[in-house]
Amino acid sequence: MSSSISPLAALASIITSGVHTLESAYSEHGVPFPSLDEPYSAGPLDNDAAVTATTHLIIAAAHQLIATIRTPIATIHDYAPSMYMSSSLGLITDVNVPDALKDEPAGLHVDVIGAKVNVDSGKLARVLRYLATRHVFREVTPNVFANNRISSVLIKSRSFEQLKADKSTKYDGAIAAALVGHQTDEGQISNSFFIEHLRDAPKDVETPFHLAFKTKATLWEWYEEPINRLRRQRFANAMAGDGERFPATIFTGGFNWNTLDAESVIVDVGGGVGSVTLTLAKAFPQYKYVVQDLPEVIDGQARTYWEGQSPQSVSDGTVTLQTHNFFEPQPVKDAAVYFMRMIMHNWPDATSITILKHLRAAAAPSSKLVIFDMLMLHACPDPAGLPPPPYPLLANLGLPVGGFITAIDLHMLNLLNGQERTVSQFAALGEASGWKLEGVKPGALAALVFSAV
Ligand SMILES: C[S@@+](CC[C@H](N)C(=O)[O-])C[C@H]1O[C@@H](n2cnc3c(N)ncnc32)[C@H](O)[C@@H]1O
Repeated sequence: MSSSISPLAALASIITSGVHTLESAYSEHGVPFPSLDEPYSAGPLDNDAAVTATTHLIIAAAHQLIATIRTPIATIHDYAPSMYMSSSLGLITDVNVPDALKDEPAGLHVDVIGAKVNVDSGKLARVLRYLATRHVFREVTPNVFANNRISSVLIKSRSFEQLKADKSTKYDGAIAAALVGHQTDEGQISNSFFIEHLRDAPKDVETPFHLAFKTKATLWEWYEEPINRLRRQRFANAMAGDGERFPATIFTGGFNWNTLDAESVIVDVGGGVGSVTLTLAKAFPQYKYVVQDLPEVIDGQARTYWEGQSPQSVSDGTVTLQTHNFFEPQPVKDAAVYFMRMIMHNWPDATSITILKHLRAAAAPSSKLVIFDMLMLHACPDPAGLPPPPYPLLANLGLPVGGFITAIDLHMLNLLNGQERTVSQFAALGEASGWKLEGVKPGALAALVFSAV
């Protein structure tokens, strides 16, 4: 697409008009736009679809503007050492720095922080300054650091003293911290074998993770090993957090649940702790739900999760927690709906087809399959992609949309030999396993609805 307006002016204009739209939306709600300097607190427009769309345009334009005006070598100098962002976030999360600063709005001197978290204060100052320079934490006065809007989301749910006393429950209810822990521990360790794996690894070594941890087990089998219990718990907490990060409407509106008969059975296959089921069971309490996962997940975090969130759903039989390996025949026959959130992207095509065939074999002719997953989007114009964005933005909206999808795609490659897929790739998985793609509801996670054929 071409335009008489220069790319720089077009990008600046997207930013200016977007900022105007945001300020108007906040002023209509009588609240100021949240300050980067203040800890995060939930606001009325956090999940507002129009605000999110405007925010995406501004971020895409701002990022493209930086890429346009910055010298190429400066951009390379920024991107190439980005592993220090992972390391820095990993360290401060692991040693509980945001928690140490939780009740310190004026900040603490790094000597005090270092003593509290048991890290050399001279080195910690450099890590915190790296982060503060990238808007995570605030350097209030030289060497005095405070939480800001971004660092504060890494505060865990236990007090600093409890976190130090008992590491086994460190990540319970700590959504963002658990995600950082997963990505910067098993993710980053595997990533150090990423180049070697893609370039040199024998074909029977499935992923960089397998090279890094010298294992033949899948990530899930590895998590089941007793030595990885804390990592498995952390991962489950991160996924439970995803249930809260993605708006409930993705799940409640992704399929026309109201068309089902009362008491229909809905199966959450590979459901983790069952956070999507919790959302659905709150919205549609007339149905029966089964959350299935591997034994350690069901008998561990899933039971604890439901005891905390909605014990009566389990005691009155609305929700059943069931151990099931989805590579074995599906025990719940003729369910109204089998659904999976962020399962298909964990597996390569052949394995995904096996999972889907087990569901098809258990399904009734009327059963539906609903897959909630991200859709891969090309960076170039694509009739199957997003509606064309304003000139001169990338067709997948760059950083805020395509950036997230492509990062998770590489994370899948790194740990699982999985991948994010386009709509036609999902349709092909369905065709190979007896499911016909009937409809796609796009969104932060798409809902792909299949019927049995
Ligand atoms: C990315 S998580 C998604 C969890 C859940 N669907 C959600 O969105 O919160 C993948 C889940 O698949 C489960 N899983 C892996 N292999 C499995 C298997 N063979 N059978 C059943 N569940 C499995 C894992 O334990 C994990 O909970």
